[in-house]
Amino acid sequence: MSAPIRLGIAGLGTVGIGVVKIIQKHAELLSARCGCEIVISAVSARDRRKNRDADVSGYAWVDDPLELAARDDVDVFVELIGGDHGVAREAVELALKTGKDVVTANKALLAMHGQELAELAEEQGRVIRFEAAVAGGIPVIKTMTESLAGNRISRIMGVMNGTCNYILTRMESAGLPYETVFDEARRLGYLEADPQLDVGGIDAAHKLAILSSIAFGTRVAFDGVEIEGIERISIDDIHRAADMGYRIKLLGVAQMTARGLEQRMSPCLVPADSPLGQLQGGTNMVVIEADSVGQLVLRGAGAGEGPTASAVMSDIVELARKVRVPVFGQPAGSLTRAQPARTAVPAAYYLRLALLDKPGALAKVAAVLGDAGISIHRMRQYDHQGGTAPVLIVTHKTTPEAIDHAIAELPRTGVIAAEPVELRIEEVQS
Ligand SMILES: NC(=O)C1=CN([C@@H]2O[C@H](COP(=O)(O)OP(=O)(O)OC[C@H]3O[C@@H](n4cnc5c(N)ncnc54)[C@H](OP(=O)(O)O)[C@@H]3O)[C@@H](O)[C@H]2O)C=CC1
Ligand SMILES: N[C@@H](CCO)C(=O)O
Repeated sequence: MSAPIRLGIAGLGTVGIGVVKIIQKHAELLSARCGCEIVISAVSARDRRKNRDADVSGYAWVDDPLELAARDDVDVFVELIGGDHGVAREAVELALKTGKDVVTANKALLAMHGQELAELAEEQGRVIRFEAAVAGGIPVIKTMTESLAGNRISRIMGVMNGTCNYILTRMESAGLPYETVFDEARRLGYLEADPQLDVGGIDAAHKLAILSSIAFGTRVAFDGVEIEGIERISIDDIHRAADMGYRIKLLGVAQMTARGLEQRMSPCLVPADSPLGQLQGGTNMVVIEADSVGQLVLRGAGAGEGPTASAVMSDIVELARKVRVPVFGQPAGSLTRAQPARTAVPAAYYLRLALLDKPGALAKVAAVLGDAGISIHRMRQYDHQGGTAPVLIVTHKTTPEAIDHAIAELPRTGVIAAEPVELRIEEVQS
């Protein structure tokens, strides 16, 4: 057996306590697999007196995560506090500067400061591992950095926020409005401390930006992600999408094109019978398309104590085995700056309009679409609701630019009673 690998764990919440439990439960198994013991030297959290779901009394307690990061009896600093600034960032930087490797589940930190941190880690001869940061228990980071190292990746897409998927599937299965299910998700403890990170698509966009960097050898470019959340999705949209054989998912897509790096995270319609359409509750799915392997589909729990701690442990075991992978799969200095590009790939679109009940209203809408070069594939008018006529249109494939132009022109018709909802219909072969 080699010398033990000594951990300092900062953050004893859902994920931190999950990690402590695995280390306590599987001590022998882990030693056998790593060829060394994994020991916890010290832990840190805000409130020492808090009742925790695991016994941490056998570890040194440190109030200040910075003190923990600098300790001599720590080889690996495990950051499970969260947040892209403040103590989490400072402690990670200090840990690297004082010669520790870092394991973290903090997608916000990596999406916002991944490049600087990767450069700092390399300067110090250290590594940062973050399997848990994207899609919880799904081993997508190792799949991309290690298993697919011999491939050129062309596209990544997926459902990467369990809370949004829970809200959307629950709205459909229970027939409940967005606001009711949002409150339910809050009561169940699913939402991030700032719920906007989840429902605004930001958390999922952080994850997509991290995956793009690994896939395309580019610096993490969170600013380049086109982001739209799920707040404006109504139960009507969900029912009407279902009528036409679709489900609505908060879908992330990233691909490198001749114009630059397209990254978008937005609610899309996907075929209800596709694996993405079938995804229920908090489950995540990541689809990777690459030249040699073809298409890979990874599916599993995207959050929660066990799955997330499982991913954190995989990083700790990797370091204990002395496997050292560059932070984003290649040296930080070789990552290029991607030119951000707006999505231009044509797609069919779903449009939900509330029209004033006037003669010629539909004709005016059809004329705007026609003038924008958009052809209508399917159209349905539903029963009048308080003097307006709900109309649903599915277009033939068209460009995002044409749709934006048409949406901007529609108010000029004088027949639009409410802001139109437009959703892309994503072709998914998986
Ligand atoms: N929960 C999940 O399913 C997933 C979480 N993640 C990521 O994992 C990380 C941790 O998440 P999670 O466990 O859910 O978060 P929690 O809110 O459950 O836990 C956060 C922990 O950090 C401690 N903490 C907060 N501020 C400080 C501070 N200033 N000094 C010391 N300790 C502090 C808290 O202390 P105290 O307990 O005393 O309040 C708590 O123990 C985040 O980056 C999150 O995004 C990633 C994937 C899934
Ligand atoms: N808030 C995140 C947690 C896991 O990253 C989600 O719902 O997916």
